[in-house]
Amino acid sequence: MNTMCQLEKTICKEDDAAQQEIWKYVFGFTPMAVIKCAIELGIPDILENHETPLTLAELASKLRCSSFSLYRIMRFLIQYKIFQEKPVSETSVGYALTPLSRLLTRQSKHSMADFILLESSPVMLAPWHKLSARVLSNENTPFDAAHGDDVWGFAAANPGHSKLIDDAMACDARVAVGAVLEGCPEVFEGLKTVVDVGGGDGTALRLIVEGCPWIKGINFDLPHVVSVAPVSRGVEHVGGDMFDHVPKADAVYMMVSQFMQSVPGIIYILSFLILLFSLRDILK
Ligand SMILES: C[S@@+](CC[C@H](N)C(=O)[O-])C[C@H]1O[C@@H](n2cnc3c(N)ncnc32)[C@H](O)[C@@H]1O
Repeated sequence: MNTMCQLEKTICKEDDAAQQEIWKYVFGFTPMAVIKCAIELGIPDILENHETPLTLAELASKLRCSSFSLYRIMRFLIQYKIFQEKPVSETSVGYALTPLSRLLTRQSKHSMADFILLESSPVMLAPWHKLSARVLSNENTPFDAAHGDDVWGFAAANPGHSKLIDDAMACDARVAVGAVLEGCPEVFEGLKTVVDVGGGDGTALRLIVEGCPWIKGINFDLPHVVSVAPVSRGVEHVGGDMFDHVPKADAVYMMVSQFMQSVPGIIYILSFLILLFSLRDILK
């Protein structure tokens, strides 16, 4: 009897915990939505550009909005440690950045703001609504099912989305290339030319060439990407399809920040793989 009671109590406790836990999934989308909102409003930049923490009234005045809804946004983001409150006088507190929101300012070298804006865009969220259909049909990737084309085809036809992708990839390139140059600069020694395959807007090569000015960079990507890539000293933009050909160079640099397409659309992998190999050595 005693054992039965204990068992019932344990089940009750587990049910209570499940009742609480389920709300995480009911409102699981909110952190991304609210962080996106803060980036769009430019709150991290406003706080960054102000020497002291800003009170709610000051922030609302800078944004020309009412304090009412802004307060709710800020309260939520403080819970998530995106912002913090600091005393500005004996009676009032102001908002300040945290290490997390420093990654959301536009000026930051390591800003991830554009990556969040890409992944929270309606275009990138739509495929997630096709996930169950993908599991059942096994035909198209969810991206195809949502948009009738693959990511790169869609981007070619939608310059606004293509820019979102390029800007997001550049975020990652700034972090990764900095680490490569610092951690293993010797891999670039003796190379005269490097081709970045799928190099996006050329950010990775620009940084490599800045760090190793003896290198001539060839930024290779699809024509719609390189046609709008910014001119960069020491970097030549070449458009084409890597499955047809890749420009010749001493070394190939390939950096994959995420696989939106190649893993049959189900799994989102936020990882990067850096391959740097010398064609000279392979062809020897
Ligand atoms: C995930 S992004 C990686 C961008 C950049 N290397 C980075 O990691 O920040 C993949 C890049 O490959 C390009 N790409 C896709 N298919 C390609 C193809 N067939 N030939 C050349 N580039 C391609 C895309 O336009 C995009 O810029």
